[in-house]
Amino acid sequence: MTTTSLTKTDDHSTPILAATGVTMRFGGLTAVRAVDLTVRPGEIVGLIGPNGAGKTTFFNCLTGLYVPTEGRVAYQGTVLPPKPHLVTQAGIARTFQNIRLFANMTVLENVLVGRHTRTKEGLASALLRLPSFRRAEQASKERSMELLEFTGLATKCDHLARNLPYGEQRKLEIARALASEPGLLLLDEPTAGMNPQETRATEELVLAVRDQGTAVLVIEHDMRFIFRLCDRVAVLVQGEKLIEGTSETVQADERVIAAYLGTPFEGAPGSDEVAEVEAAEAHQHTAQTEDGQ
Ligand SMILES: Nc1ncnc2c1ncn2[C@@H]1O[C@H](COP(=O)(O)OP(=O)(O)OP(=O)(O)O)[C@@H](O)[C@H]1O
Repeated sequence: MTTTSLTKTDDHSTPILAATGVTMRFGGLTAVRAVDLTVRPGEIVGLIGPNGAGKTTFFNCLTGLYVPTEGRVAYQGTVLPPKPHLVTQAGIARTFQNIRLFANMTVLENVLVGRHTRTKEGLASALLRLPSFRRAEQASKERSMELLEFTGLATKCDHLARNLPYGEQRKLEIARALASEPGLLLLDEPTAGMNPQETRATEELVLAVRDQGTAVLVIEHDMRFIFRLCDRVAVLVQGEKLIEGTSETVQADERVIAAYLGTPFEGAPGSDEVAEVEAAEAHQHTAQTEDGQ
């Protein structure tokens, strides 16, 4: 697979991820507007925001599922072409908001699938089962088993993915994402639907992922999870980055509190539009009242 379409940037500090001016429009709707975000090696960064703020759309721009209307995404100083397989090959892996496992494959097979970007053997050697293919296959299995040990799923390697409890299915997604040996892991709502123990276990797992050298960018609605875990948190509201800082800074910011409680504040993204709609509604109400008199 070719990487010749990757181009070097002039960035000397070389964060692991640098998104610059990322904008995504769907027709007349601007879901993400001029968002800058960096993740540095060894960091866990959180991305939060109310429903519909543009978090998943931003993830989709980072991973090449969407071609941003404007802006660029660089991984370790190299601008990524918006093609999912090239993004994975460069070193970014992700999980999805809704579980996307191969339900009728075993736990081990699911992780092996995740290794395909790191397997060099071609179709011919696979079909002919050449010695080089068998060696590569064995190495892949060993690495996949290591990842299942790491995520606590090794004893279930032969189980069908669909038979795992919910919390373990989410762990398996993380194991499969790690199988591509990413430098950056993107997690989209990893604790959605989990009970408190499962959430706690996920927290431990994310810390372990970071400790073994993979930076993490995580979207999550569970604020306790985010503020306990993250070195830095960015807040999206109506597609724009409202604030970015430590958990303490973000938690104390009155604009963040207002965004979550739905109370508009001066200068908030979209506040002009909200004011216009409210004025139009008030005008219509007045007109209707007058008509009724
Ligand atoms: N493919 C699409 N086509 C048109 N509009 C879209 C598309 N994907 C997302 N949107 C819109 O973009 C906005 C942002 O959606 P997005 O799913 O990114 O928000 P989110 O912050 O991830 O929300 P949630 O926390 O509910 O998952 C929403 O108004 C959504 O309806």
